[in-house]
Amino acid sequence: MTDAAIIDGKAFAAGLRDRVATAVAGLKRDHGLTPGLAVVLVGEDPASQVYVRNKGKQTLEAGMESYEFKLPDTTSQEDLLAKVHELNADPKVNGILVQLPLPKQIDEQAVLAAIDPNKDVDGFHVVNVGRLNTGSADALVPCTPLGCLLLLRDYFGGALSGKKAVVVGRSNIVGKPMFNLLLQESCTVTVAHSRTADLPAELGQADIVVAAVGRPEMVKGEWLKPGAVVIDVGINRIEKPEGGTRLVGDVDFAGASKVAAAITPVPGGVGPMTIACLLRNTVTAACRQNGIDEPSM
Ligand SMILES: Nc1nc2c(c(=O)[nH]1)N[C@@H](CN(C=O)c1ccc(C(=O)N[C@@H](CCC(=O)O)C(=O)O)cc1)CN2
Repeated sequence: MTDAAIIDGKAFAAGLRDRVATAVAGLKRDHGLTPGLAVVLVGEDPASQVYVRNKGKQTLEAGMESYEFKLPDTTSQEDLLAKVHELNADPKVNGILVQLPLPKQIDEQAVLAAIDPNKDVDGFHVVNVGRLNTGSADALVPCTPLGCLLLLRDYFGGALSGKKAVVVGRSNIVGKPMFNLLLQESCTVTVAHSRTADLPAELGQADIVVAAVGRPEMVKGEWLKPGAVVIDVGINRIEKPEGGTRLVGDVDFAGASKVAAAITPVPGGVGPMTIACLLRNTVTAACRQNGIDEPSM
């Protein structure tokens, strides 16, 4: 097998952001509606600061309104909930996102549960989890798994039905929604995790592998079915032998590239899709809140 094709998430995300910007221009022109996204950051985690800055910048570039709230690391749960309630009530705000992780004193589930489900552009509220699980068209879908799905649909030209997919990882943010999205595409889906008895045997059957375990280069090339399509959700910073650090995914990229038909790189694969899908979800939420047909994006 020759080296796998690279699924260029960075380029796909740029195209999606352009389509979102076109949709926003149409909403302004035809309905006088400018979607607004509020992002709340609690604390000073350096990676979260970068993600939040990029969210604000890309929101503005798409022609939407961006509202950014930076709260100190010592913020109480009560104060954060008050901010969420304020944003729920603000008609200018169509989408609300609280950046994760949150400081220890705050109950993440309580905060996510306080967000108006129709403004929950992260898709983490139990109402949206339930909507996705039951196949409701009203679901707001978590951004990272939605990004993975868009890349897969694009690669397969929409023909995902009947494919065998293995999702490695069972988190609420990626693994479980990914399972539901692939099932809705009529894939046969297995969710593997830390207690899976024989991961190589599971992966050896898979036409599609979505790796989201958070363990650097855990999935080995020799475990894959030749010709598999590999979506690597992991973003892990590791030490280089010569000093300094580099980013790697949850898949051993060099080994997997020799076996797979196509693979997403890290960086430049799934990561950029997360914010592009956040913008898409904000437009979707704004349209639904205003009874406007959702533009194709
Ligand atoms: N409320 C949320 N919190 C978090 C989410 C989320 O979807 N909602 N996801 C992650 C962080 N995240 C966005 O918030 C995010 C992660 C990675 C990227 C990205 O573009 N990664 C680049 C590499 C970046 C680097 O150099 O470090 C890539 O993979 O190419 C964007 C957004 C956790 N929190």
